Amino acid sequence: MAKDPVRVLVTGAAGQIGYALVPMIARGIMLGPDQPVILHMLDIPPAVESLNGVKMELQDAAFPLLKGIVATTDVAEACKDVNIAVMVGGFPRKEGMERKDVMSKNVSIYKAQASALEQYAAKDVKVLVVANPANTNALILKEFAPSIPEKNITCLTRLDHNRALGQIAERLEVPVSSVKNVIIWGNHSSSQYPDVNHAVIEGPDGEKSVRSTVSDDAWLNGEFIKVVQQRGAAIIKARKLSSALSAASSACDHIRDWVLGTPEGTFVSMGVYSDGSYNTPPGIIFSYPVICKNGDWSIVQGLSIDEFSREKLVATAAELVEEKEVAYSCISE
Ligand SMILES: NC(=O)C1=CN([C@@H]2O[C@H](COP(=O)(O)OP(=O)(O)OC[C@H]3O[C@@H](n4cnc5c(N)ncnc54)[C@H](O)[C@@H]3O)[C@@H](O)[C@H]2O)C=CC1
Ligand SMILES: O=C([O-])CC(=O)C(=O)O
Repeated sequence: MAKDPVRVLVTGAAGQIGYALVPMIARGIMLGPDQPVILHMLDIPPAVESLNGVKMELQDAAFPLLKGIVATTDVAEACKDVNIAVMVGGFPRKEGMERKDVMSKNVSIYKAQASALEQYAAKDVKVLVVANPANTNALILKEFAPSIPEKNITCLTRLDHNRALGQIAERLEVPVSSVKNVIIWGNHSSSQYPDVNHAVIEGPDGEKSVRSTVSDDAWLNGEFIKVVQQRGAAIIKARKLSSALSAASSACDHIRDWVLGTPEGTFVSMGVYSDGSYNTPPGIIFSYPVICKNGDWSIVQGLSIDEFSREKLVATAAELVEEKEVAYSCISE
């Protein structure tokens, strides 16, 4: 029997990530090749013509799984009954700006959209915040949508995770699909800590540790970390626009794994509401290693954290605590 359609909201749908993301959703890349979808696309009035153009193109592409399109500038209409919400809308970082610079512009957007989701979305809506500062926008959304379970509000660090997999694969000249269990800890910012201490490469003779196979601690503790932390800025420098196709693809990976589960023995990185695991401060949205099963994520527990890693975790957590304070000061202004 055919499945009922799932309603997926994409905010900022007329923007560059939106333009890459909506066809992926309509093709079944996010929720599977047998899952019909109804796309809800929200943008703001200055983008309405462009949004309608995206709607026309979706019709023209004749996606078999796409059972309906809602394209609107009305937040309530956009949020109505949605099961998945991918929050991409916002003000993007420009060359030379830190993610913090875009904070005040985005905090007010996320406060308003939290209320709309709370009022109009399905009660068990799963929310993924992509727009920067992603962790703190997700925190604001959580605070202003108290009836949405806090486990249902997450932010995207899967792009950083995938970037780390890509760097290791390139260095070892192995397919990226054979590398797994890297971890992005903390903030989706240049303070994030890409950790390979538990990462492995799958080969014909079983799993091998990434650290011992790379066998170059100076690179793993230096250049590798820096490249992953700075990859967003490098893309902006190269394209004069921030990452879009990789962000869209990683957003699909995030939701797909959350809804359909992570493969046995594999963990991925997600920004989730901190419960104090690994001695990180509670009350912030922090990226952890997680596994997903039956539509729920759980933080992988019991991984060893060496002194080098501990310092990096403390630093990225401190940045998030500070961002939280700045965000709250923007709200009260
Ligand atoms: N977490 C991550 O890994 C990544 C996050 N990003 C972030 O994603 C966001 C989107 O990036 P792009 O698509 O490149 O930007 P963009 O500027 O091309 O698109 C943003 C869209 O959001 C719309 N928008 C603005 N305010 C809105 C509101 N209140 N409600 C609905 N829509 C609204 C704009 O009109 C625009 O169409 C940015 O914040 C960017 O920094 C980008 C790459 C990776
Ligand atoms: O760096 C940016 O502003 C865009 C982004 O979040 C990324 O590419 O990771």
